[in-house]
Amino acid sequence: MTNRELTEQIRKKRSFLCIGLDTDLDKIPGHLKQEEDPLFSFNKAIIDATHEYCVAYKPNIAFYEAYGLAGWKALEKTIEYLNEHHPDIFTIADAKRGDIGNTATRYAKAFFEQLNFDSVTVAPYMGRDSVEPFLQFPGKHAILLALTSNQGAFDFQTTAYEGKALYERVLETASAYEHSERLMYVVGATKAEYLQDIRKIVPGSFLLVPGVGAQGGSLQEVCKYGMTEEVGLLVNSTRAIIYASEGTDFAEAAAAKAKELRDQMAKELL
Ligand SMILES: O=C(O)c1cc(=O)[nH]c(=O)n1[C@@H]1O[C@H](COP(=O)(O)O)[C@@H](O)[C@H]1O
Repeated sequence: MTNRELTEQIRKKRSFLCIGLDTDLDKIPGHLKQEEDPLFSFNKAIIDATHEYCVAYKPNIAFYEAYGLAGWKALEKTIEYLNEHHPDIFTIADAKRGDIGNTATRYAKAFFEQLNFDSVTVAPYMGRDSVEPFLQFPGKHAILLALTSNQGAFDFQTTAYEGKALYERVLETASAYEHSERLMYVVGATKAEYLQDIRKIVPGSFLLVPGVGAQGGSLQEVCKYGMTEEVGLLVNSTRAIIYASEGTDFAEAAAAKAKELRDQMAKELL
């Protein structure tokens, strides 16, 4: 999916919501655990109930790898279900990969060819040759960690390096990579005040902004400092939506939460 197609979806749905699918057997409703594939049953119910309110889904791969082969199968079924029933929805494999070029190419093939995701999250620490293999696939995107939502972001990312914070250096350097038009960047919603300066470095790029909901980030602040004329934002919320209820009404409760956020987003798009 191209950036333009993504922006069209955002305008059409009046939403730039990304719903995380961090599916945890300890948190899903008890009655689903009797099912043959509880992880997929949960995801399918969440997708069926929420797809009209969002433009992206982001399964975090850790939640599937944690269950071995059964988890990987559930991930495969989830991306197949999304691609078959909702081809207009942008899909993000949140895998935070990063390795030498030869290995990075295999990661890219795994997520873009084997699983057919639209994008994958990538850590920038190993530099150009670890990122560019993800940028060789037309219509696919690498979403590079720039300034993350967690407290540990202050350990390295905001530290000055040759007069600039490391996250600024990441944005500047990566903007010069081959096919950098296929790059998006992660900026945590909990650090919305940094967005004004970030927009000076990457004025037109899409930003994936996690941290609204359970981590306490403000949607309004993110929009105030980060939104562009083409919107340029995918705001993610996971636990606050998918675990809105532990009962048999979990999907309806998730839909209500997703709609609430979508309605707030629609106001920001006016
Ligand atoms: O890359 C990410 O998606 C990510 C980056 C970041 O800086 N912070 C962050 O929370 N995430 C992911 O976004 C999701 C946030 O989930 P909630 O806190 O439940 O909304 C998790 O899957 C995190 O791994």
